[in-house]
Amino acid sequence: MTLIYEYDYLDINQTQWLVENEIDPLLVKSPLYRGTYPSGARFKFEMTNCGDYGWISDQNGQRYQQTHPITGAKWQPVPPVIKRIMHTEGAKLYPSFEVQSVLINVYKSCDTYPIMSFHQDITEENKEAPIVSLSFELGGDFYVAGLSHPGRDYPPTDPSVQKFLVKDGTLIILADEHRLAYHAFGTLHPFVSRTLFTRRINLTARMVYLPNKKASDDKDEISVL
Ligand SMILES: O=C(O)CCC(=O)C(=O)O
Ligand SMILES: [Fe+2]
Repeated sequence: MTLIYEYDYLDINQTQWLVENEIDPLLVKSPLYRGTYPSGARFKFEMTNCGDYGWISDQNGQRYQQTHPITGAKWQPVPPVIKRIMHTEGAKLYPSFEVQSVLINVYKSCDTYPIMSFHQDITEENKEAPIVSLSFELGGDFYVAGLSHPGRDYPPTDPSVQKFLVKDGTLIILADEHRLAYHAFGTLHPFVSRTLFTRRINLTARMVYLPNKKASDDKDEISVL
C-alpha cells in the first residue's frame, strides 16, 4: 500500500513564497467559485483549477474540462514551482506522471462537519497515477479509509479509518492500492504559525488521462486546424 504522509514537507518560508507568488496570483486570474454536487447541494468550500484540465462538479455531473465554468476562460498553466514539486513527487511513484490538472480547494469554515465527506477520486480516466496533494495555511483532519465506504459517522467510527493531521506544508500522496481509497476532510484546526491564517488551501495534482492519451476534445480541436 502506498500512502505518503510528510507532515513537514515544506517549511513556512517555502509555503509563504508559494502562496504569495504562485497561488494568490492564480486566484485573481481564475476566481474561486462554489461548485454544486450532481444532487444540487452546494459545496461547503470554494474551488478553482489550473493546468490543461480542471475538475468540475455541477448538476450535469463531475468531469474534467478545459475552461473555468463561470468565466469561460481557459485554465491558467500550473505555476512553475508547484508544477515541479508535484511532478517530482508523482514521478517517484509513477515515472510517466504528468501534472495535467491541479484542483485548488479553499476551506474557510466548518460549521457543518465534515467539510468534505468520504469519496473516491474516480473522475480520472487514469486511475493508476498517484494523487499528489499539498496543504497550505490552516491545518485540519484528513481521513483515509479503505476501498469500501466507511459510513457516515463523524468522527469516523470504522476501524479501517486512519486520521492524518495536515497543516501548512503537509504532503499527502494516494498511490497504488491507496489510489482509490475513500478519503475525507473533516474539520479545520486553528493552527497558528508565524501568520494568523484564515483559510486552508489544498492543491491536488492529477494525471487525468493515460500516458499518450488526452481528452477527445483535444483531438477535435486538432482535427479542426
Ligand atoms: O482537502 C483535502 O485534503 C482533500 C481534497 C480532496 O479529496 C478532493 O478534492 O478530492
Ligand atoms: Fe478527493
